[in-house]
Amino acid sequence: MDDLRLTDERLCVLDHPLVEHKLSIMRDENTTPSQFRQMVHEISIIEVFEATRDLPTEPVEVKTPLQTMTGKHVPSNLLAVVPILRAGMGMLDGVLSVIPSAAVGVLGMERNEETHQPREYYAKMPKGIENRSVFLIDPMLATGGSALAAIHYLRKQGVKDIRLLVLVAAPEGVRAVLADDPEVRIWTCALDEGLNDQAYILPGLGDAGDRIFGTV
Ligand SMILES: O=P(O)(O)OC[C@H]1O[C@H](OP(=O)(O)OP(=O)(O)O)[C@H](O)[C@@H]1O
Ligand SMILES: O=c1cc[nH]c(=O)[nH]1
Ligand SMILES: [Mg+2]
Repeated sequence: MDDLRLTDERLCVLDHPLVEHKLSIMRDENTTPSQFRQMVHEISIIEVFEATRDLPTEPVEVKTPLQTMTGKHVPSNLLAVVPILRAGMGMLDGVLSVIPSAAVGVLGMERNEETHQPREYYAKMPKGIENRSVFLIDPMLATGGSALAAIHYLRKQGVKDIRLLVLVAAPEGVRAVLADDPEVRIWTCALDEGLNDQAYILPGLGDAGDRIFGTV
């Protein structure tokens, strides 16, 4: 099997000791919801730094205590964040702490436990989202069904730049998303081994939504 990391330039697997450290805490079955939420928050901040490397900047005149210089600003009205409910909410605060000018849309998706097909149950987007780069956030990319439904929704709204940020991805989901959409880019903190019979990621971390919200 080819190594997705090497063959697809639209996939970025974060390679950082702090990311691996935090992910290992998240994967541990003994980690409490409160610790789990904290790790999701911290790791999302690191990930969004990677996913914003190529943002455009504009010059801005800054007066330091010593002299005037030309600094750089990221223009406002450029970005939007769209968490996929529920689990994507766990990443939202961290992402917004780094890009506070981003507008927020939310998309409710629920995977059917038997068929593994996603069902959209809520959508509310900011006006003008089609003119923004959209950070679509969800901790888990398993079969890719939920992410693809979200990407289809955003393309229908006219969004051109979609950046999918996940924390743990299965190769099956990455392949499905990249094959379906020719433009989307994916960032993940880990590329795991694959899926089990219930389409859960192995080794994974279990059900991210349940672990964030303490519903198990
Ligand atoms: O790639 P897929 O096979 O579609 O699986 C991944 C989806 O499953 C989980 O959500 P879930 O349906 O459990 O909803 P939740 O966030 O409310 O728990 C996860 O947060 C993703 O949205
Ligand atoms: O492993 C998985 C797969 C889907 N959703 C999750 O939360 N975890
Ligand atoms: Mg869930």
